Amino acid sequence: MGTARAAQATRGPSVPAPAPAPAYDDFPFTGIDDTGIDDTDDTGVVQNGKDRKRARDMTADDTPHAPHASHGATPWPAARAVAAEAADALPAEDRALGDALGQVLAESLVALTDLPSFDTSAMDGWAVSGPGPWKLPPPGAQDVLAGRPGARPLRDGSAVRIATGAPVPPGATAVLRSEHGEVTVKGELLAARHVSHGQDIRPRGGECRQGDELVPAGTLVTPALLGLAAAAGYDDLTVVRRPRVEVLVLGDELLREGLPEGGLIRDALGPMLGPWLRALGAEPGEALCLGDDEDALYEALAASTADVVVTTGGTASGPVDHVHPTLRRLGAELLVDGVAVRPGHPMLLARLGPGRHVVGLPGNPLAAVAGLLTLAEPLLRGLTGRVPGEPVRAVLAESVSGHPADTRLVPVSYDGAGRVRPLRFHGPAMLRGLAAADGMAVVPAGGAGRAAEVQVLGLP
Ligand SMILES: Nc1nc2c(c(=O)[nH]1)N[C@H]1C(S)=C(S)[C@@H](COP(=O)(O)OP(=O)(O)OC[C@H]3O[C@@H](n4cnc5c(N)ncnc54)[C@H](O)[C@@H]3O)O[C@H]1N2
Ligand code: MOO
Repeated sequence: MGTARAAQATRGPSVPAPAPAPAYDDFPFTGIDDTGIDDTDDTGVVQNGKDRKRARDMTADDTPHAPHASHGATPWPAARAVAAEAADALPAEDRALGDALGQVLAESLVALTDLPSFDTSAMDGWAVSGPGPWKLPPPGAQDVLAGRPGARPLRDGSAVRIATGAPVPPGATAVLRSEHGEVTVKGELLAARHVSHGQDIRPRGGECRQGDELVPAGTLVTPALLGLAAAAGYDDLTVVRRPRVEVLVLGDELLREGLPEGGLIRDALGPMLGPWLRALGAEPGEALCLGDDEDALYEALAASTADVVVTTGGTASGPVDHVHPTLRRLGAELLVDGVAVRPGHPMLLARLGPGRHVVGLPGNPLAAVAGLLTLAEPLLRGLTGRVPGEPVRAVLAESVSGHPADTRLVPVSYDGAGRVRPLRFHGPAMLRGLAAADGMAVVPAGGAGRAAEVQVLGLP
Protein backbone atom coordinates (compact mmCIF):
# COMPACT_ATOMS: atom_id res chain seq x y z
CA MET A 1 0.00 0.00 0.00
CA GLY A 2 1.00 3.60 -0.31
CA THR A 3 3.30 3.94 -3.30
CA ALA A 4 0.84 5.93 -5.39
CA ARG A 5 -0.24 7.91 -2.38
CA ALA A 6 3.38 8.70 -1.54
CA ALA A 7 3.99 9.79 -5.14
CA GLN A 8 0.98 12.07 -4.94
CA ALA A 9 2.29 13.59 -1.75
CA THR A 10 5.59 14.57 -3.42
CA ARG A 11 3.83 16.40 -6.22
CA GLY A 12 4.45 20.14 -6.08
CA PRO A 13 1.44 22.42 -5.78
CA SER A 14 2.29 24.11 -9.14
CA VAL A 15 1.58 20.91 -11.03
CA PRO A 16 -2.00 20.97 -12.23
CA ALA A 17 -3.94 18.55 -10.12
CA PRO A 18 -5.11 15.54 -12.06
CA ALA A 19 -8.61 14.29 -11.65
CA PRO A 20 -8.61 12.42 -8.37
CA ALA A 21 -7.04 9.15 -9.31
CA PRO A 22 -7.12 5.94 -7.43
CA ALA A 23 -4.06 4.85 -5.57
CA TYR A 24 -2.53 1.40 -5.76
CA ASP A 25 -4.78 -0.64 -3.55
CA ASP A 26 -7.42 1.79 -2.44
CA PHE A 27 -10.10 0.44 -4.68
CA PRO A 28 -11.60 -2.79 -3.60
CA PHE A 29 -14.88 -1.84 -5.26
CA THR A 30 -13.84 0.58 -7.97
CA GLY A 31 -11.97 0.39 -11.25
CA ILE A 32 -8.55 -0.41 -9.80
CA ASP A 33 -7.72 -3.63 -8.08
CA ASP A 34 -4.54 -4.29 -6.14
CA THR A 35 -2.80 -5.59 -9.23
CA GLY A 36 -2.49 -1.94 -10.22
CA ILE A 37 -4.33 -2.69 -13.45
CA ASP A 38 -7.39 -0.71 -14.28
CA ASP A 39 -9.67 -2.89 -16.33
CA THR A 40 -12.56 -3.37 -14.05
CA ASP A 41 -15.71 -1.67 -13.02
CA ASP A 42 -16.92 -2.06 -9.49
CA THR A 43 -17.85 -5.66 -10.10
CA GLY A 44 -14.63 -6.51 -11.85
CA VAL A 45 -16.03 -6.27 -15.39
CA VAL A 46 -13.32 -5.92 -18.00
CA GLN A 47 -13.90 -2.66 -19.82
CA ASN A 48 -13.19 -1.29 -23.25
CA GLY A 49 -12.85 2.00 -25.08
CA LYS A 50 -12.39 5.08 -22.98
CA ASP A 51 -12.03 3.04 -19.83
CA ARG A 52 -9.13 1.25 -21.46
CA LYS A 53 -7.58 4.59 -22.41
CA ARG A 54 -7.96 5.65 -18.78
CA ALA A 55 -6.26 2.40 -17.83
CA ARG A 56 -3.34 3.16 -20.15
CA ASP A 57 -3.00 6.65 -18.73
CA MET A 58 -3.03 5.36 -15.22
CA THR A 59 -0.48 2.64 -15.76
CA ALA A 60 1.99 4.78 -17.71
CA ASP A 61 5.27 4.97 -15.81
CA ASP A 62 5.38 8.78 -15.86
CA THR A 63 2.13 9.18 -13.97
CA PRO A 64 2.11 9.48 -10.23
CA HIS A 65 -0.12 6.45 -10.19
CA ALA A 66 2.22 3.94 -11.79
CA PRO A 67 1.76 0.53 -10.28
CA HIS A 68 4.52 -1.28 -8.44
CA ALA A 69 6.94 -2.92 -10.80
CA SER A 70 8.20 -6.17 -9.35
CA HIS A 71 11.79 -5.03 -8.82
CA GLY A 72 14.20 -7.94 -8.64
CA ALA A 73 11.38 -10.39 -9.13
CA THR A 74 11.92 -13.47 -11.29
CA PRO A 75 10.14 -13.29 -14.65
CA TRP A 76 7.08 -15.56 -14.67
CA PRO A 77 8.35 -18.15 -17.22
CA ALA A 78 11.74 -18.34 -15.45
CA ALA A 79 10.04 -18.86 -12.07
CA ARG A 80 8.06 -21.78 -13.50
CA ALA A 81 11.25 -23.25 -14.95
CA VAL A 82 13.11 -22.96 -11.61
CA ALA A 83 10.23 -24.70 -9.82
CA ALA A 84 10.07 -27.44 -12.46
CA GLU A 85 13.81 -28.10 -12.11
CA ALA A 86 13.89 -27.89 -8.31
CA ALA A 87 13.19 -31.56 -7.58
CA ASP A 88 13.42 -35.00 -9.13
CA ALA A 89 10.64 -37.59 -9.07
CA LEU A 90 10.21 -39.35 -5.71
CA PRO A 91 10.91 -43.08 -5.35
CA ALA A 92 8.45 -45.74 -6.53
CA GLU A 93 5.97 -47.60 -4.33
CA ASP A 94 3.38 -50.31 -4.91
CA ARG A 95 -0.24 -49.20 -4.54
CA ALA A 96 -3.46 -51.17 -4.72
CA LEU A 97 -5.39 -50.27 -7.88
CA GLY A 98 -8.02 -48.45 -5.85
CA ASP A 99 -5.39 -46.12 -4.36
CA ALA A 100 -3.24 -45.34 -7.40
CA LEU A 101 -5.45 -42.85 -9.26
CA GLY A 102 -3.55 -39.66 -10.14
CA GLN A 103 -0.11 -41.18 -9.59
CA VAL A 104 2.42 -41.82 -12.34
CA LEU A 105 3.52 -45.29 -13.47
CA ALA A 106 7.12 -45.87 -12.36
CA GLU A 107 7.28 -48.97 -14.57
CA SER A 108 5.62 -49.69 -17.87
CA LEU A 109 2.37 -51.64 -17.74
CA VAL A 110 3.09 -55.03 -19.33
CA ALA A 111 0.20 -57.41 -20.05
CA LEU A 112 0.21 -60.29 -17.56
CA THR A 113 -2.14 -62.26 -19.83
CA ASP A 114 -3.43 -62.45 -23.38
CA LEU A 115 -6.50 -60.26 -23.89
CA PRO A 116 -8.99 -61.69 -24.41
CA SER A 117 -7.52 -64.65 -22.58
CA PHE A 118 -9.74 -67.07 -24.56
CA ASP A 119 -11.75 -66.98 -27.81
CA THR A 120 -14.87 -65.12 -26.72
CA SER A 121 -18.38 -64.73 -28.08
CA ALA A 122 -19.05 -61.07 -28.93
CA MET A 123 -22.84 -61.54 -29.09
CA ASP A 124 -25.77 -63.42 -27.66
CA GLY A 125 -26.86 -66.09 -30.15
CA TRP A 126 -25.51 -69.45 -31.23
CA ALA A 127 -21.99 -70.77 -31.65
CA VAL A 128 -22.08 -72.56 -35.01
CA SER A 129 -19.70 -74.97 -36.69
CA GLY A 130 -19.35 -74.93 -40.48
CA PRO A 131 -22.13 -73.84 -42.86
CA GLY A 132 -25.81 -74.05 -41.85
CA PRO A 133 -28.43 -75.21 -41.34
CA TRP A 134 -27.24 -76.44 -37.95
CA LYS A 135 -28.46 -79.13 -35.61
CA LEU A 136 -29.30 -77.91 -32.12
CA PRO A 137 -28.94 -79.91 -28.90
CA PRO A 138 -32.18 -81.34 -27.48
CA PRO A 139 -34.38 -78.91 -25.48
CA GLY A 140 -33.10 -78.45 -21.93
CA ALA A 141 -29.42 -78.92 -22.92
CA GLN A 142 -26.90 -76.62 -21.24
CA ASP A 143 -26.32 -73.22 -22.95
CA VAL A 144 -22.77 -71.83 -23.09
CA LEU A 145 -22.67 -68.94 -20.60
CA ALA A 146 -20.08 -66.32 -19.65
CA GLY A 147 -17.86 -67.44 -16.79
CA ARG A 148 -18.56 -71.15 -17.42
CA PRO A 149 -15.62 -72.81 -19.10
CA GLY A 150 -15.44 -76.37 -20.43
CA ALA A 151 -18.12 -76.33 -23.15
CA ARG A 152 -18.17 -79.50 -25.21
CA PRO A 153 -16.57 -79.34 -28.68
CA LEU A 154 -18.99 -78.53 -31.51
CA ARG A 155 -19.22 -80.91 -34.41
CA ASP A 156 -19.44 -79.63 -38.00
CA GLY A 157 -23.10 -78.77 -38.78
CA SER A 158 -24.12 -78.26 -35.17
CA ALA A 159 -24.80 -75.20 -33.00
CA VAL A 160 -25.33 -74.36 -29.33
CA ARG A 161 -26.87 -71.30 -27.64
CA ILE A 162 -24.16 -68.95 -26.36
CA ALA A 163 -24.05 -65.72 -24.32
CA THR A 164 -21.89 -62.62 -24.89
CA GLY A 165 -18.57 -63.07 -23.12
CA ALA A 166 -18.73 -66.88 -23.00
CA PRO A 167 -15.76 -68.96 -24.16
CA VAL A 168 -16.43 -70.17 -27.69
CA PRO A 169 -16.50 -74.00 -27.75
CA PRO A 170 -13.72 -75.77 -29.63
CA GLY A 171 -14.79 -76.41 -33.23
CA ALA A 172 -17.03 -73.32 -33.48
CA THR A 173 -16.39 -71.29 -36.64
CA ALA A 174 -18.65 -68.29 -35.95
CA VAL A 175 -21.33 -66.85 -33.70
CA LEU A 176 -24.75 -66.22 -35.21
CA ARG A 177 -26.54 -63.32 -33.47
CA SER A 178 -29.91 -64.23 -31.96
CA GLU A 179 -31.68 -61.68 -34.18
CA HIS A 180 -30.16 -63.25 -37.31
CA GLY A 181 -31.17 -66.87 -36.65
CA GLU A 182 -34.42 -68.79 -36.74
CA VAL A 183 -35.24 -72.19 -35.29
CA THR A 184 -37.48 -74.30 -37.55
CA VAL A 185 -40.29 -76.52 -36.29
CA LYS A 186 -37.92 -79.43 -36.91
CA GLY A 187 -35.55 -77.87 -34.40
CA GLU A 188 -32.93 -76.78 -36.96
CA LEU A 189 -31.18 -73.43 -36.88
CA LEU A 190 -31.26 -71.32 -40.06
CA ALA A 191 -29.29 -68.11 -40.71
CA ALA A 192 -31.23 -65.14 -42.05
CA ARG A 193 -28.03 -63.81 -43.66
CA HIS A 194 -24.56 -64.96 -44.67
CA VAL A 195 -22.31 -65.91 -41.74
CA SER A 196 -18.62 -65.38 -42.41
CA HIS A 197 -15.85 -67.42 -40.82
CA GLY A 198 -14.91 -66.06 -37.38
CA GLN A 199 -17.85 -63.65 -37.31
CA ASP A 200 -18.60 -62.27 -33.83
CA ILE A 201 -15.80 -64.25 -32.23
CA ARG A 202 -13.19 -62.16 -30.37
CA PRO A 203 -10.01 -64.19 -30.85
CA ARG A 204 -7.69 -64.82 -27.90
CA GLY A 205 -4.89 -62.19 -27.86
CA GLY A 206 -6.77 -59.83 -30.20
CA GLU A 207 -6.03 -56.86 -27.93
CA CYS A 208 -2.65 -57.93 -26.58
CA ARG A 209 -0.38 -60.90 -25.94
CA GLN A 210 1.08 -61.61 -22.50
CA GLY A 211 4.31 -59.55 -22.23
CA ASP A 212 3.17 -56.75 -24.59
CA GLU A 213 3.83 -53.21 -23.26
CA LEU A 214 0.40 -51.65 -22.91
CA VAL A 215 1.43 -48.24 -21.54
CA PRO A 216 4.91 -46.78 -20.95
CA ALA A 217 6.37 -45.73 -17.60
CA GLY A 218 5.62 -42.06 -16.89
CA THR A 219 1.93 -42.37 -17.79
CA LEU A 220 -0.58 -40.78 -15.42
CA VAL A 221 -2.91 -43.31 -13.80
CA THR A 222 -6.41 -42.39 -15.00
CA PRO A 223 -9.66 -44.26 -14.40
CA ALA A 224 -9.30 -45.81 -17.87
CA LEU A 225 -5.78 -46.98 -17.08
CA LEU A 226 -7.03 -48.59 -13.86
CA GLY A 227 -9.58 -50.52 -15.91
CA LEU A 228 -6.95 -51.64 -18.41
CA ALA A 229 -4.57 -52.69 -15.61
CA ALA A 230 -7.29 -54.76 -13.95
CA ALA A 231 -8.22 -56.40 -17.27
CA ALA A 232 -4.55 -57.21 -17.86
CA GLY A 233 -4.26 -58.98 -14.51
CA TYR A 234 -2.91 -56.35 -12.08
CA ASP A 235 -3.91 -56.07 -8.40
CA ASP A 236 -1.49 -53.24 -7.67
CA LEU A 237 0.69 -50.83 -9.61
CA THR A 238 4.24 -49.56 -9.20
CA VAL A 239 3.89 -45.78 -9.14
CA VAL A 240 5.87 -42.70 -8.11
CA ARG A 241 5.12 -41.90 -4.48
CA ARG A 242 2.83 -38.93 -3.91
CA PRO A 243 4.72 -36.00 -2.34
CA ARG A 244 3.56 -35.38 1.23
CA VAL A 245 2.50 -31.74 1.56
CA GLU A 246 1.80 -29.81 4.73
CA VAL A 247 -0.36 -26.70 4.48
CA LEU A 248 0.27 -23.94 7.04
CA VAL A 249 -2.35 -21.20 7.00
CA LEU A 250 -1.09 -17.96 8.55
CA GLY A 251 -3.15 -15.02 9.79
CA ASP A 252 -4.78 -14.08 13.11
CA GLU A 253 -7.79 -12.74 11.20
CA LEU A 254 -8.97 -16.12 9.96
CA LEU A 255 -12.07 -18.04 11.03
CA ARG A 256 -12.51 -21.72 10.22
CA GLU A 257 -16.31 -21.65 10.36
CA GLY A 258 -19.33 -19.38 10.56
CA LEU A 259 -19.87 -15.86 9.27
CA PRO A 260 -17.17 -13.20 9.08
CA GLU A 261 -17.53 -10.63 11.84
CA GLY A 262 -15.63 -8.03 13.80
CA GLY A 263 -12.82 -7.72 11.24
CA LEU A 264 -12.36 -11.46 11.07
CA ILE A 265 -12.79 -13.30 7.76
CA ARG A 266 -13.19 -16.91 6.73
CA ASP A 267 -10.10 -18.88 5.75
CA ALA A 268 -10.70 -19.43 2.03
CA LEU A 269 -7.39 -21.17 1.41
CA GLY A 270 -7.38 -24.12 3.82
CA PRO A 271 -10.51 -25.64 2.25
CA MET A 272 -9.27 -24.96 -1.29
CA LEU A 273 -5.65 -26.07 -1.14
CA GLY A 274 -6.08 -29.67 0.06
CA PRO A 275 -8.26 -30.80 -2.86
CA TRP A 276 -6.23 -28.71 -5.31
CA LEU A 277 -2.91 -30.21 -4.15
CA ARG A 278 -4.40 -33.70 -4.34
CA ALA A 279 -5.46 -33.02 -7.93
CA LEU A 280 -1.83 -32.04 -8.62
CA GLY A 281 -0.74 -35.47 -7.40
CA ALA A 282 0.24 -34.62 -3.81
CA GLU A 283 -0.80 -36.19 -0.50
CA PRO A 284 -1.84 -33.14 1.52
CA GLY A 285 -2.34 -33.26 5.27
CA GLU A 286 -5.06 -31.35 7.10
CA ALA A 287 -4.37 -27.60 6.83
CA LEU A 288 -2.90 -26.23 10.07
CA CYS A 289 -3.94 -22.71 11.10
CA LEU A 290 -1.02 -21.06 12.90
CA GLY A 291 -2.26 -17.49 13.25
CA ASP A 292 0.50 -14.88 13.02
CA ASP A 293 2.73 -16.63 15.54
CA GLU A 294 6.35 -16.42 14.37
CA ASP A 295 7.61 -19.12 16.75
CA ALA A 296 4.81 -21.51 15.80
CA LEU A 297 5.77 -21.03 12.14
CA TYR A 298 9.44 -21.62 12.94
CA GLU A 299 8.67 -24.78 14.89
CA ALA A 300 6.28 -26.14 12.26
CA LEU A 301 8.81 -25.62 9.47
CA ALA A 302 11.74 -26.93 11.52
CA ALA A 303 9.86 -30.06 12.57
CA SER A 304 8.24 -30.80 9.22
CA THR A 305 9.13 -34.05 7.49
CA ALA A 306 6.95 -33.25 4.49
CA ASP A 307 8.40 -33.13 0.99
CA VAL A 308 6.75 -29.72 0.53
CA VAL A 309 5.34 -27.21 2.98
CA VAL A 310 2.87 -24.73 1.52
CA THR A 311 2.35 -21.58 3.57
CA THR A 312 -0.36 -19.00 2.93
CA GLY A 313 -0.10 -15.32 3.81
CA GLY A 314 2.72 -13.51 5.55
CA THR A 315 4.90 -13.28 2.42
CA ALA A 316 4.95 -9.47 2.21
CA SER A 317 6.77 -7.12 4.55
CA GLY A 318 4.01 -6.14 6.96
CA PRO A 319 4.53 -6.16 10.73
CA VAL A 320 3.25 -9.74 11.10
CA ASP A 321 4.57 -11.15 7.80
CA HIS A 322 6.86 -13.81 9.24
CA VAL A 323 7.64 -16.05 6.27
CA HIS A 324 10.85 -14.34 5.07
CA PRO A 325 12.41 -13.85 8.54
CA THR A 326 11.55 -17.43 9.52
CA LEU A 327 13.09 -18.87 6.36
CA ARG A 328 16.22 -16.79 7.06
CA ARG A 329 16.28 -18.11 10.64
CA LEU A 330 16.11 -21.66 9.29
CA GLY A 331 18.93 -21.03 6.81
CA ALA A 332 16.66 -21.88 3.88
CA GLU A 333 17.85 -21.28 0.34
CA LEU A 334 15.48 -18.97 -1.57
CA LEU A 335 15.15 -20.35 -5.10
CA VAL A 336 12.51 -17.82 -6.15
CA ASP A 337 11.83 -14.69 -4.11
CA GLY A 338 9.05 -12.74 -5.77
CA VAL A 339 7.75 -13.27 -9.30
CA ALA A 340 6.91 -10.65 -11.93
CA VAL A 341 3.28 -11.72 -12.07
CA ARG A 342 -0.01 -10.12 -11.02
CA PRO A 343 -1.64 -11.12 -8.82
CA GLY A 344 0.71 -13.02 -6.60
CA HIS A 345 4.04 -11.24 -6.95
CA PRO A 346 5.24 -11.82 -3.35
CA MET A 347 5.19 -15.65 -3.84
CA LEU A 348 8.35 -17.59 -3.08
CA LEU A 349 10.01 -20.99 -3.36
CA ALA A 350 12.67 -22.08 -0.89
CA ARG A 351 14.68 -25.19 -0.08
CA LEU A 352 14.84 -26.05 3.63
CA GLY A 353 17.19 -28.98 3.04
CA PRO A 354 17.64 -31.86 0.61
CA GLY A 355 14.23 -32.90 -0.70
CA ARG A 356 12.39 -30.37 1.50
CA HIS A 357 10.81 -27.39 -0.20
CA VAL A 358 8.63 -24.51 0.93
CA VAL A 359 6.17 -22.73 -1.36
CA GLY A 360 5.10 -19.41 0.14
CA LEU A 361 1.75 -18.33 -1.27
CA PRO A 362 0.54 -14.76 -0.78
CA GLY A 363 -2.52 -14.34 1.42
CA ASN A 364 -4.88 -12.74 -1.08
CA PRO A 365 -6.82 -15.77 -2.31
CA LEU A 366 -6.47 -15.26 -6.08
CA ALA A 367 -2.81 -14.35 -5.55
CA ALA A 368 -2.42 -17.64 -3.67
CA VAL A 369 -3.87 -19.48 -6.67
CA ALA A 370 -1.42 -17.65 -8.93
CA GLY A 371 1.37 -18.91 -6.66
CA LEU A 372 -0.04 -22.41 -6.75
CA LEU A 373 -0.07 -22.44 -10.56
CA THR A 374 3.28 -20.68 -10.91
CA LEU A 375 5.41 -22.50 -8.32
CA ALA A 376 3.58 -25.41 -6.66
CA GLU A 377 2.27 -26.96 -9.87
CA PRO A 378 5.67 -27.29 -11.62
CA LEU A 379 7.42 -28.33 -8.37
CA LEU A 380 4.84 -31.08 -7.81
CA ARG A 381 5.03 -32.07 -11.45
CA GLY A 382 8.73 -32.80 -10.93
CA LEU A 383 8.19 -34.67 -7.66
CA THR A 384 5.29 -36.76 -8.98
CA GLY A 385 7.02 -37.55 -12.28
CA ARG A 386 4.21 -36.00 -14.31
CA VAL A 387 5.30 -35.09 -17.82
CA PRO A 388 4.26 -31.56 -18.84
CA GLY A 389 1.69 -31.54 -21.63
CA GLU A 390 1.89 -29.14 -24.54
CA PRO A 391 0.87 -25.70 -23.26
CA VAL A 392 -2.79 -25.02 -24.04
CA ARG A 393 -3.29 -21.89 -26.11
CA ALA A 394 -6.51 -20.09 -26.98
CA VAL A 395 -7.64 -16.96 -28.74
CA LEU A 396 -8.98 -14.11 -26.62
CA ALA A 397 -12.60 -13.17 -27.32
CA GLU A 398 -11.85 -9.64 -26.09
CA SER A 399 -8.77 -7.62 -25.28
CA VAL A 400 -7.23 -7.76 -21.81
CA SER A 401 -5.18 -4.92 -20.45
CA GLY A 402 -1.80 -5.77 -19.07
CA HIS A 403 0.54 -4.77 -16.31
CA PRO A 404 3.29 -2.58 -17.79
CA ALA A 405 6.10 -4.86 -16.61
CA ASP A 406 4.66 -8.10 -15.25
CA THR A 407 2.75 -11.08 -16.58
CA ARG A 408 -0.92 -11.21 -15.58
CA LEU A 409 -2.97 -14.29 -14.77
CA VAL A 410 -6.65 -13.72 -15.51
CA PRO A 411 -9.55 -16.12 -14.92
CA VAL A 412 -11.21 -16.95 -18.25
CA SER A 413 -13.95 -19.18 -19.53
CA TYR A 414 -14.36 -20.75 -22.96
CA ASP A 415 -17.13 -19.36 -25.12
CA GLY A 416 -19.01 -21.61 -27.56
CA ALA A 417 -16.44 -20.91 -30.31
CA GLY A 418 -13.37 -22.15 -28.45
CA ARG A 419 -12.17 -18.65 -27.54
CA VAL A 420 -11.58 -17.50 -23.99
CA ARG A 421 -13.29 -14.57 -22.35
CA PRO A 422 -11.94 -12.79 -19.27
CA LEU A 423 -14.25 -12.99 -16.30
CA ARG A 424 -15.53 -10.43 -13.85
CA PHE A 425 -14.54 -10.46 -10.20
CA HIS A 426 -10.87 -11.16 -10.77
CA GLY A 427 -9.38 -8.91 -8.08
CA PRO A 428 -6.57 -10.50 -6.03
CA ALA A 429 -8.83 -10.92 -3.01
CA MET A 430 -11.69 -12.43 -5.03
CA LEU A 431 -12.45 -16.03 -5.92
CA ARG A 432 -15.79 -15.38 -7.61
CA GLY A 433 -14.33 -15.13 -11.12
CA LEU A 434 -12.05 -18.10 -10.60
CA ALA A 435 -14.87 -20.32 -9.38
CA ALA A 436 -16.63 -19.75 -12.74
CA ALA A 437 -13.43 -20.10 -14.78
CA ASP A 438 -12.15 -22.84 -17.05
CA GLY A 439 -8.58 -21.61 -16.74
CA MET A 440 -6.22 -18.72 -16.09
CA ALA A 441 -5.04 -16.85 -19.18
CA VAL A 442 -1.39 -15.81 -19.18
CA VAL A 443 -1.42 -12.20 -20.36
CA PRO A 444 1.99 -10.79 -21.23
CA ALA A 445 3.21 -7.41 -19.98
CA GLY A 446 1.46 -4.67 -21.93
CA GLY A 447 -1.70 -6.71 -22.43
CA ALA A 448 -3.16 -8.71 -25.29
CA GLY A 449 -5.64 -7.61 -27.94
CA ARG A 450 -8.81 -9.29 -29.05
CA ALA A 451 -8.00 -12.37 -31.20
CA ALA A 452 -4.49 -12.62 -29.73
CA GLU A 453 -3.47 -16.12 -28.75
CA VAL A 454 -2.54 -16.63 -25.10
CA GLN A 455 -1.51 -19.58 -22.96
CA VAL A 456 -4.29 -20.89 -20.70
CA LEU A 457 -3.41 -22.70 -17.47
CA GLY A 458 -5.90 -25.44 -16.63
CA LEU A 459 -7.76 -25.69 -13.33
CA PRO A 460 -8.71 -28.89 -11.53
N1 LIG B 1 3.66 -2.39 1.03
C1 LIG B 1 3.19 -3.41 0.31
N2 LIG B 1 2.16 -4.10 0.79
C2 LIG B 1 1.68 -5.12 0.08
C3 LIG B 1 2.26 -5.46 -1.17
C4 LIG B 1 3.35 -4.71 -1.63
O1 LIG B 1 3.89 -4.96 -2.71
N3 LIG B 1 3.79 -3.70 -0.83
N4 LIG B 1 1.72 -6.46 -1.87
C5 LIG B 1 0.33 -6.77 -1.64
C6 LIG B 1 0.03 -7.97 -2.29
S1 LIG B 1 -0.01 -7.88 -3.95
C7 LIG B 1 -0.30 -9.08 -1.64
S2 LIG B 1 -0.81 -10.46 -2.47
C8 LIG B 1 -0.24 -9.19 -0.22
C9 LIG B 1 0.57 -10.41 0.17
O2 LIG B 1 0.65 -10.38 1.51
P1 LIG B 1 0.89 -11.59 2.42
O3 LIG B 1 1.30 -12.80 1.68
O4 LIG B 1 1.80 -11.12 3.48
O5 LIG B 1 -0.56 -11.88 2.95
P2 LIG B 1 -1.32 -11.29 4.21
O6 LIG B 1 -0.90 -9.92 4.45
O7 LIG B 1 -1.21 -12.27 5.27
O8 LIG B 1 -2.77 -11.29 3.62
C10 LIG B 1 -3.13 -10.53 2.52
C11 LIG B 1 -4.66 -10.47 2.44
O9 LIG B 1 -5.16 -11.77 2.24
C12 LIG B 1 -6.06 -12.12 3.29
N5 LIG B 1 -5.86 -13.54 3.61
C13 LIG B 1 -4.76 -14.08 4.11
N6 LIG B 1 -4.92 -15.39 4.30
C14 LIG B 1 -6.16 -15.68 3.89
C15 LIG B 1 -6.92 -16.87 3.85
N7 LIG B 1 -6.41 -18.04 4.25
N8 LIG B 1 -8.20 -16.81 3.39
C16 LIG B 1 -8.72 -15.62 2.99
N9 LIG B 1 -8.04 -14.46 2.99
C17 LIG B 1 -6.78 -14.49 3.45
C18 LIG B 1 -5.68 -11.24 4.42
O10 LIG B 1 -6.69 -11.09 5.35
C19 LIG B 1 -5.31 -9.99 3.70
O11 LIG B 1 -6.44 -9.26 3.35
O12 LIG B 1 0.39 -8.07 0.36
C20 LIG B 1 -0.05 -6.82 -0.17
N10 LIG B 1 0.61 -5.81 0.55
O1 MOO C 1 -2.12 -8.38 -5.80
MO1 MOO C 1 -1.15 -9.42 -4.90
O2 MOO C 1 -0.39 -9.42 -6.45
O3 MOO C 1 -2.70 -9.96 -4.64
O4 MOO C 1 -0.44 -10.83 -5.08
